Amino acid sequence: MIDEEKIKQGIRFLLEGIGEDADREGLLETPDRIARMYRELYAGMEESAKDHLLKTFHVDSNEMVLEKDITFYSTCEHHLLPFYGKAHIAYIPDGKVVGLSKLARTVEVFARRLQLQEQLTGQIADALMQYMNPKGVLVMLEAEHMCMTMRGIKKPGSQTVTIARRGVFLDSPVLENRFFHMMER
Ligand SMILES: Nc1nc2c(ncn2[C@@H]2O[C@H](COP(=O)(O)OP(=O)(O)OP(=O)(O)O)[C@@H](O)[C@H]2O)c(=O)[nH]1
Ligand SMILES: [Zn+2]
Repeated sequence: MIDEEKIKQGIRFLLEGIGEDADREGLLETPDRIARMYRELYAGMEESAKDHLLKTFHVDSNEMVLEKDITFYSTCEHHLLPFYGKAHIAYIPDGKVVGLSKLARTVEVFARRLQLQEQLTGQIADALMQYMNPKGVLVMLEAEHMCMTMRGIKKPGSQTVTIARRGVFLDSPVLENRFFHMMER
């Protein structure tokens, strides 16, 4: 559970740690602001993908569904810096689909936590498999990590691409190719 009081105390320490005067006028409200901001950035800590994926609609056709270019913002668990980009989700239904917005909501549930990109990709795929029961899921994330751009190795523009395949996508190059073909359209 998000504890705003703890966050406020922590931010005060952090400000002192970098040599700031936490009581100067410009910083007085900063711990409070950050506590409120963290409630938003880490809202996924208090949510479950299940809440979004249990309501389904019956379909007769089990053709691939692709929702692409879902913008997401997450935070790298190593440096607490943002990584952000696009998520692309494809799945092969098994007689039922979810509302399109629920795919983006599932991304949000897991992105709004401290993450590794590979883990985030896998968690989205696993949740879709578990709660929607499709024949297969493919999740691809493309993101820029600020810990790679504004510090350390400093390589702005570098993109990290991760993929998680589940179900029929694991052993069907044909389906995987169709995904990449649909991505280009
Ligand atoms: N696999 C993976 N690595 C990540 C992710 N986000 C950040 N990293 C990497 O985590 C690593 C942490 O490496 P460390 O050597 O422990 O920390 P560091 O000294 O800050 O590393 P540098 O970034 O190389 O300066 C770095 O190589 C980051 O690029 C991610 O989502 N996935
Ligand atoms: Zn990092």
